[in-house]
Order: sequence, then C-alpha cells, then structure tokens
Amino acid sequence: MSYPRIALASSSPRRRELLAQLGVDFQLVKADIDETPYPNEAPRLYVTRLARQKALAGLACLTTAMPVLGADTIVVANNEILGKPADFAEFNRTMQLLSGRSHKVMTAVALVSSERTLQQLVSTEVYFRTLTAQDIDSYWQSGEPHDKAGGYGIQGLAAKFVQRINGSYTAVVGLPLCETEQLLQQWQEPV
Ligand SMILES: Cc1cn([C@H]2C[C@H](O)[C@@H](COP(=O)(O)OP(=O)(O)OP(=O)(O)O)O2)c(=O)[nH]c1=O
Repeated sequence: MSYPRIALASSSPRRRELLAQLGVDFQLVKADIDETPYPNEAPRLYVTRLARQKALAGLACLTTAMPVLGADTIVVANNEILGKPADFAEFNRTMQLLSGRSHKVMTAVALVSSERTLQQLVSTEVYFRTLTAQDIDSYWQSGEPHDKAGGYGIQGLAAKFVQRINGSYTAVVGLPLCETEQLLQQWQEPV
C-alpha cells in the first residue's frame, strides 16, 4: 500500500519518530495554535478540535498542496484535562490525581486538505501504581515531565509507574499508528 506524501503539523519529536515508523514520506510544517479550552468544553471535543486546528494551521502555511496531519494528546482524570505542568506545584497535584488509579489518555488525529477532513479519536486507559513523594520529586528532577501532557512520558522514566494499559500504546506516546495508517489508507480510496 502506498501512502500520499503528507505534511506533519507538529514540533513533537515523538510524533515525528512514530510517523517515520509507518514508512510515510512526510515533511514538517509549523502549527502554532491557541490551546485554551472553550468554557465547559468536553475533553473529547477539545482534543479532536485541537488536532484539526493544528492540521488546518499547517495547511495554511504550505506552498505546495498536500494532506496535513495534526494530532493532540491530553490526559484526563475526574473529567479534568491535565495539560503540561507549568511548575512543580502543578506537576505534584497532577501526580496525586494519577497515583494508585487509572486515567484516560486521549489522542486525536486529523488529516486535512482544503476539500476534506478525516479524523479519529483514540482513548486509552492507563493504570498507575501508588507514587511516593520520592517518586514524584525525582521524576520532576529528571526534566522529563515539562513538555508532556499529564506530566509524564510512558516511553521514558515514567514507564515504571505504569502497571498496565488498556488501549493503544502509540496513542499514549502521541500518535496512534494503527488508526493513523487507516486514515492514510482511507485518504487514497475514491470518495
Ligand atoms: C501521556 C504522554 C504524553 N506524551 C507527549 C505527547 C505529546 O508530544 C505531548 C502532548 O502535547 P501536545 O500538545 O499533544 O503536543 P506537542 O505540543 O508536544 O506537539 P505538537 O507540536 O504536535 O502540538 O505529550 C508523551 O510523550 N508520552 C506520554 O506518555
């Protein structure tokens, strides 16, 4: 199966590496958008909107027409969206919410052109063991939490906190490969 050449609207090194795993020919494009949620916006609507807006922002920057892929990842606990922690206090509060229970990681992907939008939401349940104050302190000191939704990276040092997951590992890291590949295949099908 051959895929269309696409642009990836992302500055995330994880997304770049994951997309490369599919063997897709792609270029990078910037996608800076305002990530503020609308008042009372449901997490699943928020994450899907952001993936689409990133892709559309990328599309607006292109000089050669091609489909643009955007993605967004959020961590949700108690129906609250836990973003990238701005400081230790926020990180500590996030870790208290995640400790000893399960939460959801939602990743949305959107593939857009000026004529079409294909999108998909993938939700994965992640189970954390109970975290000690020492776990939380030393994980913060590692520098890993800063640029990650929910303040952790399952692919990094936080792997030792994760007892199990129910869903897509690649979606937790930032790009669900099975669903992304299906969107690319669907793009090639006659409409
Ligand atoms: C939960 C989790 C998130 N993350 C990352 C994936 C995303 O890069 C980041 C969530 O933030 P996003 O806002 O989805 O993405 P981003 O700002 O990093 O990149 P982009 O330019 O595409 O907008 O958190 C991990 O790497 N591992 C994890 O286990």
